[in-house]
Amino acid sequence: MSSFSTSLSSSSPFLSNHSSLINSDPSRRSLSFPQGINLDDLCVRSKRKLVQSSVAVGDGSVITKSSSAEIKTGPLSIPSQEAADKLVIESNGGEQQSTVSITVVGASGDLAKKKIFPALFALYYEGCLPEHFTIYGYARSKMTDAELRDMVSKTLTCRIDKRENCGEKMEEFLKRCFYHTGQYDSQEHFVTLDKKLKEHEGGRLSNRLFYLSIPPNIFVDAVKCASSSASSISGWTRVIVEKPFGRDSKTSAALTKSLKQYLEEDQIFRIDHYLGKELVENLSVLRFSNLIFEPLWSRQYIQNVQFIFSEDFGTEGRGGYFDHYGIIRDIMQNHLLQILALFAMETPVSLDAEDIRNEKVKVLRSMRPIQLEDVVIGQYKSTTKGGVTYPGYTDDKTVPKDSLTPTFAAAALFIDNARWDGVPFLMKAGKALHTRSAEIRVQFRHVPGNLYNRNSGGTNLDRTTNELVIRVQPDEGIYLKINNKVPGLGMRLDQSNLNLLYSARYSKEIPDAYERLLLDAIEGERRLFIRSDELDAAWALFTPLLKEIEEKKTIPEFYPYGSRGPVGAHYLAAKHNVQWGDLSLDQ
Ligand SMILES: NC(=O)C1=CN([C@@H]2O[C@H](COP(=O)(O)OP(=O)(O)OC[C@H]3O[C@@H](n4cnc5c(N)ncnc54)[C@H](OP(=O)(O)O)[C@@H]3O)[C@@H](O)[C@H]2O)C=CC1
Ligand SMILES: O=C1O[C@H](COP(=O)(O)O)[C@@H](O)[C@H](O)[C@H]1O
Repeated sequence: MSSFSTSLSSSSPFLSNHSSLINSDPSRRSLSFPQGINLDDLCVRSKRKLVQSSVAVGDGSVITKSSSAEIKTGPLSIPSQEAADKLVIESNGGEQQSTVSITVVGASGDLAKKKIFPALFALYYEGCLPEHFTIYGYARSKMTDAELRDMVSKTLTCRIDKRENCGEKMEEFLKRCFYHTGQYDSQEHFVTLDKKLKEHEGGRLSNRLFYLSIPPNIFVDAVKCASSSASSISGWTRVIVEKPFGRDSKTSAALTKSLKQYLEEDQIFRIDHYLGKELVENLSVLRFSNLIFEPLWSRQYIQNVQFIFSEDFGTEGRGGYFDHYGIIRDIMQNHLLQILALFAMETPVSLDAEDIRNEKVKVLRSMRPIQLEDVVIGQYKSTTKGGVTYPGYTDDKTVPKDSLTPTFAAAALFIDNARWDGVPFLMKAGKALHTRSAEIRVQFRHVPGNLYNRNSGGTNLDRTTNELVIRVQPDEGIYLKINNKVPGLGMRLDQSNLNLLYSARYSKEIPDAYERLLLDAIEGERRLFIRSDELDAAWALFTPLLKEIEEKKTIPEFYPYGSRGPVGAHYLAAKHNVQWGDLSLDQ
């Protein structure tokens, strides 16, 4: 049985924050949006909610969510009438104020410093955190509040477009950060944390978010203690769980089972930070809100799809973790597969989390078992370039000298459904390659009976087919390769790009994925988190392959640090009549 209180009482900290702010400030009340809000002061997310809410109520009153109402928070969604009916008009002081306490478990670690605290600060800067919030760092390391603040302050940055008052904002933010030293399996230490959280919550309705930024072997201990000794008794309690969610079907199922002893499924937010990346979030917008794409999105027009991840650095510092997992578990089974599912799903009934996740899981369950012959694995070796020696994977002291763990993998996958029958979905992921990037490439079929093939002036139009590239990072952008006439009196064609480069089009800096995901977790939006059946389906696909690779002790193809990876990846693509788009001369 779950000892966490369920998230039924999910009154939005967000709306109650801003609505209480609006109500308590007469000068704001007298302005008008619809009666009284200066939209520019508010987090973009709460603007949307306020707009939606006021549409729902229709009389311009400032409203907040009742304890049982669910506001649909998809980017294009408007609350259903049912949800709207559950919205309550807030009168002055009519509703108890709420607060959010965020506990970063494992606060002394790499991820907390690098991503979580900076994302929380960015949300604070943008006005996206509720008026009443507290952040607690929790870990075994001995630290005072001042030491935590000092540590955190070193990793906070201001966006280029948001320098105004940044120093002041940082000071304010740091004052809301505290630290509690404790063991992850100590009820007593979580009881003390609970007392401290209560002091900060000051009798308000308390909502609690725990971010498990710790190694997976201690997830369950921490959840057990937080559940029994530090869950909220008046509001919601949610737990963000970082990957890895197990190493295979069996261990993942065991982890889910253990977590569910203490949590309901809707309290578990399994994070896949690739789903929080701007261009991944945009994938559905691109496809479902542009008439020109959706009709082409099938085997009829698409020859193959490629999901490519590469890093230009090795496993430096994380070899101990990595050797137990390898690149297939680290990147393919989660990040790339999640993107594939989003890419290939049928049109969901709505943008609701459950509708989207239902469609994704159907894709995953329609996938053909992966054949070992359709997979290439590699491992980087040391190389010297320009007088600099780059280490090989097994040069890391935390990695066994005879490790066969792949640091590179390429695979051909297939979705056995009517839309995608026969279309190769190629994945490629590697560390210590020549570049850092993540992209989705859609290669379209040839133009049948192409008129211009006969006089294209040297361009082989059977090879230069249209290609849509969604560059997730770096230099976020979307471009479409088209065949075009070279200006002039003759008839010569070349391939050019219709190019949407985000930095040229949008002046706003792109938020980090962790910002979006943290905000979603606070708002109770589950669309970008992994449901347990999605996770089961993802493991069901990869577990037999991983088992076979490991049982057969498959030797990876060695590739030099900083290279383009194993040659085997080209043969794999060629076997399916495909060329990797990222390696063509004209990318
Ligand atoms: N770092 C990254 O870039 C990414 C990390 N992740 C995942 O996020 C989680 C956290 O990652 P990261 O911050 O790198 O992890 P760390 O290894 O830095 O661990 C976080 C904290 O957990 C505590 N800890 C570490 N090892 C143990 C142990 N064996 N027993 C008990 N406590 C331990 C330490 O705190 P203390 O000793 O003070 O208690 C440490 O500071 C992991 O699940 C990781 O897989 C996911 C994606 C990327
Ligand atoms: O989950 C992980 O992701 C990072 C890459 O994330 P990015 O946002 O920097 O692209 C990867 O380095 C790490 O090995 C993996 O665990």
